Amino acid sequence: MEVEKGSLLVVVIAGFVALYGFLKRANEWYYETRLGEKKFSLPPGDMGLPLIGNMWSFLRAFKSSDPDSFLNSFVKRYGRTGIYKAFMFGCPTIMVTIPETCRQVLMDDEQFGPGWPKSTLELIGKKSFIGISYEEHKRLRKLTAAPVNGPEALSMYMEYISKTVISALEKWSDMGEIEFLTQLRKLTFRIITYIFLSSEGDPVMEDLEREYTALNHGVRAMAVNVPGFAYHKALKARKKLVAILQFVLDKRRRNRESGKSQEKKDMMDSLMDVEDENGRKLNDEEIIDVLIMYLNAGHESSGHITMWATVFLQKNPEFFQKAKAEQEEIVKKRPPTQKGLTLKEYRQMDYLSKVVDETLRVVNISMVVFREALTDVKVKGFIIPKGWKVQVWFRNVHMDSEVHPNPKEFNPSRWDGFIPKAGAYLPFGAGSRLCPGNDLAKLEISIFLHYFLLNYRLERINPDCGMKYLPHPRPIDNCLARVRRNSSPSL
Ligand code: HEM
Repeated sequence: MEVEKGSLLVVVIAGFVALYGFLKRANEWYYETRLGEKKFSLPPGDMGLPLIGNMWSFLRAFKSSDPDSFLNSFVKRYGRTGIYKAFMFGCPTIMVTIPETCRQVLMDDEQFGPGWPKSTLELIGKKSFIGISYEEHKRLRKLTAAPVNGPEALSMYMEYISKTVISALEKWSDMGEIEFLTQLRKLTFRIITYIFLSSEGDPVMEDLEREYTALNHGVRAMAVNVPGFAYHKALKARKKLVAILQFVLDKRRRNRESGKSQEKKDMMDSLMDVEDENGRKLNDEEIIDVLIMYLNAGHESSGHITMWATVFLQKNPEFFQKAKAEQEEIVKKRPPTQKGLTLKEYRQMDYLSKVVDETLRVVNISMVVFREALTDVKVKGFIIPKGWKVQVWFRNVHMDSEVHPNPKEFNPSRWDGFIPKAGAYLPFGAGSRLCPGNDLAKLEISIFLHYFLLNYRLERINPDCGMKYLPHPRPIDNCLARVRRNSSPSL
């Protein structure tokens, strides 16, 4: 009897092992056999279990204290090929992870188009830049990028940004304990809505900002539309955002019809006016999706990076003093008649610029971007099959010790005389989808740090608190802190 029980157990265990082995190979059999001979040229990798693919290990790593363990496990198993096959967000996927392979994908618009997961596309909008055709993207990008970039646009916004930063810092220093990150996100949101929806009042801005927090939590989540899941909450937030922007759009149309003119033209007006070569204007859905995308992209990342740069400086007194001395020097050289910062002074912030570059590298706020192969493409001798998704892992490039020695260390001086080779530094991406807000973002972050360094310091309540890496790296407590005004401010 005992022997029979023992053999049954062995059979059950063997059955489970065989079933697991079968399931482990199922994705590969299903997706690779359709490729015929080409399957032998796929890069190395593993496609996980059916349906969930590698999502379980991805989420496990990004919910632990070591998010890089996800890609490191590929490097350990298959070597540093810089290109691996996987199965992510419900699709067969190729991940590119080193400068050479990332750059090739980013620079080739003929063979790679956008390939964002369903959750991102539904939430940011099918008519936003990640859902429209190549030509439409080119046209709308030209129209919308100019007003946010270039010296003329930047110097126009400097005064508003400075004024907003000065009053926010004053207010926070009177507020006691604050969630520093939450307040910074509100600040950067105020700045981006000023640029895009200048004439709308505070209540509209506050309504919009509240919904964006929920939207963002769903953007990198699995598209599970069931109550309780991040994606479900985010879809609801998107509906509210659309309703608010539709309300603003309708109001503007009514005002135009009744001859009331806007005080100042902003991005919403430009999008309402633009026509293509056949005289077609954008419809409401198109205008709203472009705005939802810009308002989202334009505040989340800048808010987070500003927080991290402040935290890193405060944690490293030597860097703090060096950055502060540079700002004091700039103020000292200023003619007495000049009020406030100028673009020329901003360009003299050599050390601060390194602080921002280093923060962008270490934090990896935009850790990965998504593409799709439009044809079969050869990358580093391997094939990326037509229709497969491609993930470009910036985070891995920035955290690779062969590219940036001692990558986890925050050290602005690593940028002294260092010009990264092509593809080795990609905080804003590259190619035709390079972030159009890169200069604006660096400017806002630097203006904040200028006033902060001169007059304030940050005291975190839980300096050792844990981290969350999704959707973006942040302290669990949203950086609970006090902003203290110095007793002898430099300005
Ligand atoms: C620290 C701040 C920021 C970081 C790290 C960042 C990062 C990025 C990255 C990596 C991309 C490339 C996406 C891709 O290749 O698919 C991107 C695209 C984009 N960013 Fe930013 N961004 C920042 C700030 C901003 C700001 C302030 C704006 C608004 C003015 C903005 C608007 C956009 C838009 C509209 C795109 C899509 C571009 C396209 O597809 O053509 N970003 N950003």
